[in-house]
Amino acid sequence: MGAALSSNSAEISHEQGYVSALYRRLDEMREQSGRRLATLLRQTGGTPQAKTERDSGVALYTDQVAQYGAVEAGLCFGRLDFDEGEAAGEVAGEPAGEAPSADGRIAGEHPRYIGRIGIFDDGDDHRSLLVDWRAPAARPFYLATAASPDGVRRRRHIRTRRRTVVALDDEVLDLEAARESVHEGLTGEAALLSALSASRTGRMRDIVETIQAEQDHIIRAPLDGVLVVQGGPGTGKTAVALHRAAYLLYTHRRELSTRAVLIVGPNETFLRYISQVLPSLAETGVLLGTLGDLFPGVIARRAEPAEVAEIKGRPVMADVLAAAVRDRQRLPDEPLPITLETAAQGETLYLQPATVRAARERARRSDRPHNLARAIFDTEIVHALAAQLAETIGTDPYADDPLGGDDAPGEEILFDEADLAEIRRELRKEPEVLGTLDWLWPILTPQQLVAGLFASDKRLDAVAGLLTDSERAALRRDPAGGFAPADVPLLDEAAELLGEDEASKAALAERLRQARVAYAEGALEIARGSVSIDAEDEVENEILSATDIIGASELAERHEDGDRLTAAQRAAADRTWAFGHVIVDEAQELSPMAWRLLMRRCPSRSMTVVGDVAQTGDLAGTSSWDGIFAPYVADRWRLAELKVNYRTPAEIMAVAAEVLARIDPALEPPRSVRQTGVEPWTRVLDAAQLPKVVIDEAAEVGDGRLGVIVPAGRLAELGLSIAEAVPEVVLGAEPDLEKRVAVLTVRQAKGLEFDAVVVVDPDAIVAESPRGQNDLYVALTRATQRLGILT
Ligand SMILES: Nc1ncnc2c1ncn2[C@@H]1O[C@H](COP(=O)(O)OP(=O)(O)OP(=O)(O)O)[C@@H](O)[C@H]1O
Repeated sequence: MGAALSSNSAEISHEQGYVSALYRRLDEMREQSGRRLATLLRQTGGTPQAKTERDSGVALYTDQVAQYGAVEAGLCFGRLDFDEGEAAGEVAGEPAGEAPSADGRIAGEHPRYIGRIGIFDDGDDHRSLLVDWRAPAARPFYLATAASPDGVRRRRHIRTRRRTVVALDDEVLDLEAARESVHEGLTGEAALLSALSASRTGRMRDIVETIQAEQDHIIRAPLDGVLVVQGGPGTGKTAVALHRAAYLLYTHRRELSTRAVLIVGPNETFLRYISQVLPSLAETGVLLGTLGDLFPGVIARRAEPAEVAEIKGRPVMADVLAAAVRDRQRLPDEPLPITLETAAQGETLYLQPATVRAARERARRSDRPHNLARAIFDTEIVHALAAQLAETIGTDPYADDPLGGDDAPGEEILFDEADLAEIRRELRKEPEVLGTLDWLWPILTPQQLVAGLFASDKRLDAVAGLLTDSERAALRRDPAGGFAPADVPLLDEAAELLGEDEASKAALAERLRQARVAYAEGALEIARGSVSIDAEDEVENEILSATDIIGASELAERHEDGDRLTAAQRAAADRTWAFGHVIVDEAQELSPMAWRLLMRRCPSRSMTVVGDVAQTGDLAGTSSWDGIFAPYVADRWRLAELKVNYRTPAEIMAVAAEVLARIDPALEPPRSVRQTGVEPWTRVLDAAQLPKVVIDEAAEVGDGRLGVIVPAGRLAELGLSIAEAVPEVVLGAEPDLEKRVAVLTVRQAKGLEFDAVVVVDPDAIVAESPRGQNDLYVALTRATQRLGILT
């Protein structure tokens, strides 16, 4: 395949004409949607049907305006020309774009333009001017090769800066040229290498312009089933996972827009790093979160030792929690006195241990979750107490006493069923009865169960058969300080054991209300932002006046039914939400308990799981995929492998490969796609010189980013010494990666990349964890250009 940079100015100006026409059309579309959104926002009242239609319209146009804004950069990036009479992959409703004439009108031959969204001619025939990269008609752009051209004669990458075409890279798909090519197998080599060599910004970019064939197959794999993508560092697993989300939402829109897609990433820093990729792919049906975010209402950020998190991740914790719930279902050693206030003032009843035991058995046998089984327990106890009371007040204690009172010789008072029912009703209002029931079978929130277990030696002793003394001691902690990410699967497990009662439903309703207000604020913000730079004043005024007259809470009230929230917004508030698809990044780090939670969120088992078992750092993580999925889908999961490293140049990968061999000699490092000619350097660490080394390395990458990766135990010490000497440095739990220099631990650097990386004290990194070699491997593979090691 021959690649050539076409600098032919006539060609560039020809493409400029087409691209400018596309931007004009995009402006029109954005203004039209903004205007319609403003009109709907101004309307009030009407029939319920009119209201529903209006709310759907608001959701639709809000999405559209956001989408049109997000595709501004690089709207059109490709063009396919076909052999005469052929147009591969063309589908009904998506005819090829046509070259514009000088006035921007479409005429002449039939090239197909590829871009970030689909754009159609406004005219009667609605011809396709731009094919969405996810459409079947765009596929040859990623897959056609000289050996299998699929009718494609020429593939052209169109490079733009803002709205200006700056360069064209052409590949002519003919076999002769392909034989001479150095990098056979790469698609759009020039555009790819240019993207890979570009300076990093601290934000991940989309790769729609240069998706490679092996990646395209994964992105477009069928929706159903579990797909595991195993790949070494830099093979594009994260990029592929995100583009797959965008592809699935486009292709299975109806199904997934009502159920949403969940993407789970390893930490907050990573989520910020990838958060811009999806909006620029213009997708809103996606919920991004870390494991710590997956229990609505809890923000789990507590730090805890890796060894403790590992214990919490073990499958036995499901049994531990079940035992902890049973432990809360109390059995008194002695009869419990209950003094009545209203039903029979001053009377004292005695609740026998045997009665409680029988009620507990009955409630447990119902197989209902704890909070829901309480009703059965209550009924049993109240029945027993009512019978006791009836007996007490129904039998005159002086009946046989010749000196008895006025009513002697008395008769037994007989209660019929209606009387007994009345007594039971009365008893249910008695404060001491209620207090006793609460003590015997307390209604619990998941938070109370989990925090209560770890806060008490006594409660932990109740699970002694399942955990050793030292494991229980490790779990013991003060409830102040909140929850840790490893507690979230436990909270979820606890919620299952406790069941969804009225209180959980009320909490959900409140979270949905808050989500509606946030959504309404977003819609108003988008309406304001929809005014294009070139919009006439009139349009601007129209939109702004609409956003002035309605506030977020008013708009939220209009949506009281909750229907207008996107599925992703509703899913964020609802623990029991079943997602249409779940994507897990850095999946090797998840514990068995975390997988239990994710499987609950995805009953359809439609999942994409990406990771690298050689990079596992968490003690609770996995070193093989088999064990994870067997309990859920047996062997019905598919494995795809990515073998090309797009990030790390060959010179750096050679150093990392030595560490990989120490992890497992059978593992093969991914093959680097490029060389830089810059060898990694190694020097002895002189702490006093560290700031200077950092300054020098940062200077080497100009506008790019430098990551300094240090042992966790030395983060504070080394970070401070660097921060004192280097401006624009960030360190801390959630570093702002847009700053030029970041000092990080391996854990924080996971999934990220920098133009240059300095790894400090590798021996200490290895020594810090039983998975220290894996950590070092991660640290060494974060650089796109330069690597330095201070030993
Ligand atoms: N087809 C592509 N075109 C352009 N850039 C690409 C392509 N594939 C991957 N990249 C780039 O390579 C880099 C590594 O990708 P990514 O972070 O997705 O890899 P990864 O497999 O998740 O790595 P790790 O396991 O180390 O976290 C990113 O900068 C990404 O944008």
